[in-house]
Amino acid sequence: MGILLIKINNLQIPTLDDVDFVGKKLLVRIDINSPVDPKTGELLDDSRIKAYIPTIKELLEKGNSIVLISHQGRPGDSDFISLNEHANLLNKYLGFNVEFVEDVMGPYAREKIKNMNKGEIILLDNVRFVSEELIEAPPSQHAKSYLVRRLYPLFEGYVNDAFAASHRSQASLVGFPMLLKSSVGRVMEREVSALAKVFNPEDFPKVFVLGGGKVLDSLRIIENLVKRRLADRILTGGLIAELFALAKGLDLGRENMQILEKKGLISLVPRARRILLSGGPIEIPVDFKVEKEGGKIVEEPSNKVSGIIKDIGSTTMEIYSSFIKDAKLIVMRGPMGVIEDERFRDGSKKILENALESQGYLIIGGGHMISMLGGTAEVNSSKVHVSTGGGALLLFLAGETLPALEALDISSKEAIKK
Ligand SMILES: Nc1ncnc2c1ncn2[C@@H]1O[C@H](COP(=O)(O)OP(=O)(O)OP(=O)(O)O)[C@@H](O)[C@H]1O
Ligand SMILES: O=C(O)[C@H](O)COP(=O)(O)O
Repeated sequence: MGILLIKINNLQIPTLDDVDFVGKKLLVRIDINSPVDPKTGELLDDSRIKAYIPTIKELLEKGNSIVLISHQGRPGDSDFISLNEHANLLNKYLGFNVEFVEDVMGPYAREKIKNMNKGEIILLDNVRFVSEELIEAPPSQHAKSYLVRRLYPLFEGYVNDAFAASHRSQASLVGFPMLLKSSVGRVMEREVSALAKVFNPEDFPKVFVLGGGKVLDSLRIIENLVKRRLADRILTGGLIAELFALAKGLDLGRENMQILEKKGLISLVPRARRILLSGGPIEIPVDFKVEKEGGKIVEEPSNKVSGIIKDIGSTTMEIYSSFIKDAKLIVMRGPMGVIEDERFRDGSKKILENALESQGYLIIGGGHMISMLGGTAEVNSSKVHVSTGGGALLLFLAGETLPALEALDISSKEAIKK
């Protein structure tokens, strides 16, 4: 045991082949955070849920009983929901009963966990219902949190398979490995080894297509890419494009300014400007598809925007597609527009189609863009890596050490004490 270790940035992390997780009660951190339709509350994509079936089956076949723990959304957002629907989908794909426990660390959840029999599986509710989970803190601090102290004594081991959340230093990701024997699961192992194989910093040109709504994360990612000169071009869409348009001095009109203000994004303009001044190869849309008062949809040039920005315009689609066509490596995360609305899917659809047709290798991440693939069955896996990660994927590619992986490294070195 302890022979096969995956090395990431000089971290040594045990896989399931290195630990004796047989007939044990295990806590398994997965990331089944999925895009949610803001109108109906339904899940728009279940690829993250499907991705965990092999890890779960393997652990159950080894006679373990397992408790799954995951987050979904962030407080205040429309996708901050319970994991009830996720449990139904896990049931469907596993073909047997996953018990959904509508609690995270209270007496009900702990009693359920204590009384589990071998081969049983439980999904706890959204771990972000516990406010401590949202604190970004070092592993040693999270090891002392209520969440970790209440749950860890019930388990004999911890598996972290949440690659997509590994850029967060949150309790369920970094606290448990300090107290329990730990390993990565198969999803994390597959991601890390596949990305190491396909991401060659020497490939040229490398085009990153970054959109979506997590602007602060995207900014951090772009800062890293620019600092390490990893990107030849960064094509922006979504809210991150609006931020860079402002940083370039464009007037996006009163309504978009109000939206950005409400999301607290205006204060990020100086950071975006610094990236531009340092020579960051950032491209912004030359036109946008906007929704005008009364619901009329038109395309407007970026320097004459008056409606609410909802997608990139058709000239931008053409320009971005030509960059993508010539790329050797394309990394794509976050949609170009508000794809939940059928009328604003064209930008993301066109960019994705072009990336799939290009000769370059495509790495695609983030729940929303993946939902546009419509099932990965037809994707040519020798040319495309579909990642379960979004922000984590990009930070990993940009060479950042991810806290959850670091915690597993510390855990393996301290294993002797456990
Ligand atoms: N111009 C825009 N204005 C407002 N919202 C936008 C705009 N463009 C995209 N979005 C929103 O961005 C959201 C997706 O962004 P997000 O950053 O969550 O992407 P993601 O790749 O799914 O991320 P992850 O999987 O890492 O959570 C969608 O809900 C979409 O409506
Ligand atoms: O979708 C993601 O990128 C992960 O699930 C992490 O979610 P977060 O950005 O809300 O921490």
